[in-house]
Amino acid sequence: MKALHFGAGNIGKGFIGYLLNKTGYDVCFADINQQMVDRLNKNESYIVELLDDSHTVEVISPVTALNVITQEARVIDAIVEADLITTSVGVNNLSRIANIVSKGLLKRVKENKKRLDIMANENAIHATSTLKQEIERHVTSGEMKEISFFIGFPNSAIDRLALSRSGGEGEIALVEPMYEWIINKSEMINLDLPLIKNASYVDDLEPYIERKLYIVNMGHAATAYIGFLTGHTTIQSALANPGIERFVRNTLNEASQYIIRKFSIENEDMSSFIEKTMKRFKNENISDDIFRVGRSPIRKIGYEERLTKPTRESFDAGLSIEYLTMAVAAAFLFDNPHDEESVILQKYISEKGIDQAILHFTQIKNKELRNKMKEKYDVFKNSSSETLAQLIK
Ligand SMILES: NC(=O)C1=CN([C@@H]2O[C@H](COP(=O)(O)OP(=O)(O)OC[C@H]3O[C@@H](n4cnc5c(N)ncnc54)[C@H](O)[C@@H]3O)[C@@H](O)[C@H]2O)C=CC1
Ligand SMILES: O=P(O)(O)OC[C@H]1O[C@](O)(CO)[C@@H](O)[C@@H]1O
Repeated sequence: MKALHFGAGNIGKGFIGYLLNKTGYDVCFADINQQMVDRLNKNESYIVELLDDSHTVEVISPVTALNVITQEARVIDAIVEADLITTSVGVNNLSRIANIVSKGLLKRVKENKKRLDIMANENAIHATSTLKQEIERHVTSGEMKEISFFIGFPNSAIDRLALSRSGGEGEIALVEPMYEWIINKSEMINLDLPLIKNASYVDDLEPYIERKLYIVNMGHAATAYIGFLTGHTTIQSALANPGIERFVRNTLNEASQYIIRKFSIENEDMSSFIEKTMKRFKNENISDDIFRVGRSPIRKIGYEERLTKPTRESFDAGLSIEYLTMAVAAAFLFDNPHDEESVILQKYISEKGIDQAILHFTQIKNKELRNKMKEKYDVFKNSSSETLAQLIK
C-alpha cells in the first residue's frame, strides 16, 4: 500500500508517517524543504524517539520523499498511484498545496478509478473540508463533481506532542508516548483498506475535535503566552511556577464549561481529561519552546480558534471568562521577531491600537466582551514580569 503525506515536519514524521508505516504503508513525504527531502531519501528511513523515561527508539522504514516544487510531475504521479493521501503542513498552508493536489486528482480520476481518501491532519476544525474548498478553487464544477465521485475528504482530529531534531543519524522525530488520531468514518469513501493502526473511527467528530482544540490546544497556547509574558522560555519551566500552573488550570476549567454543556460530558470525565492534559504539558522529558507552542498567534486568536471561541461562547452563556480573557490578552502581547504572524500582529497594534486589533483579529462583535479583553491587555502591558507573576496568582 502506498501513502503520500504532505508535510515531513514534526507531526508528519512523528505521528502520521509513523502510524501509516505501522499499518503497512510505504510512505512518501512531499515537502518544500529540500534538505529534509534529501535527508529522508539518503537513509530511506528516520528515527522516532519516545519522550518518556526510557527514550525508546524506533527506525521507520522504508520512506521516500519528494519536493513539491521541483518535482511536481512526480508528486502528481504519486497522487495518481496513492492508496491514501494525508497532510500535516499547517492549516494555513493547505491553500498552498491545493493546486498540485488538484492537478494530481484530475489526472487520477482519468487514469485510476480506485476510490481514495484524502485527510488533512491539522489543528483546526474541519481542516479536510478546508482543503476540499481550496481544491474547488482550482477546478471547474464539473471536474469537482468527478473528483467527488472517486475521492473522499474525511475530517480528523490529531493529538500528540511532536518535536524533532536533526543529528548525524538523520531525521529524528521526538514524540510523547500518548497519541490520538480520530477519523470521521462517515466521510470516508474507501472502506476497503485496513484500518490505520491505533486510530479511532467515529461517525461524529465534533466532540473530539472541539475538545482537542478548545481544551488541549487552548491550554497549551495559554501556557505559552503567559509563560512568555513572565519571562519563561519553555512550557515546562512556566508550569513549574505554581502561579502559572494555577492560571492554566483556571483557563482549562473555564473552557471546559463550554465543552461540558455543549456535548453533555460528565464533570468527572472532564476533570480527569484536564489532569491528563496538564501531565502531558508538564512532561519533564520534553523541553518545549514557548515560541514553538505560541507560534502563529493571529491564527490562534481567530474567531473559530482555540482562544476566542471558548471565550465568546462562555461569555454568551453567562459563564466565567476571567482567565480566558487574560489568555487572549496575553496572546496580543506575544512578541517574537522570528514569527511572521507575531510581527504582523505587533505592527498592527502599534499602528491601529489594541481596540481595533481585538476587533480585527478576533472578529468579536460584542463590545463588552472586547472591552474585557482590552482591560486585561492594558494591565498586562503596563506590568513588569514580576508584577505579572503576582497578578495571575
Ligand atoms: N507538533 C505538534 O505537536 C502538533 C502539530 N499539529 C498540527 O500538525 C500540523 C503540522 O505541525 P508540525 O508538524 O508541528 O509543523 P512543522 O513545521 O514541523 O511541519 C510542517 C511541514 O510542512 C511543510 N510544508 C509547509 N508548507 C508546505 C507546502 N506548501 N507543501 C509541502 N510541505 C509544506 C514544512 O516544510 C514542514 O516540513 C499543524 O497543522 C499543527 O497545528 C497537531 C498536533 C500536534
Ligand atoms: O500549529 P499549532 O496549532 O501550534 O500546533 C502545535 C500544537 O498542538 C499540540 O499538538 C497539542 O496537540 C502541541 O504540541 C502544539 O503546541
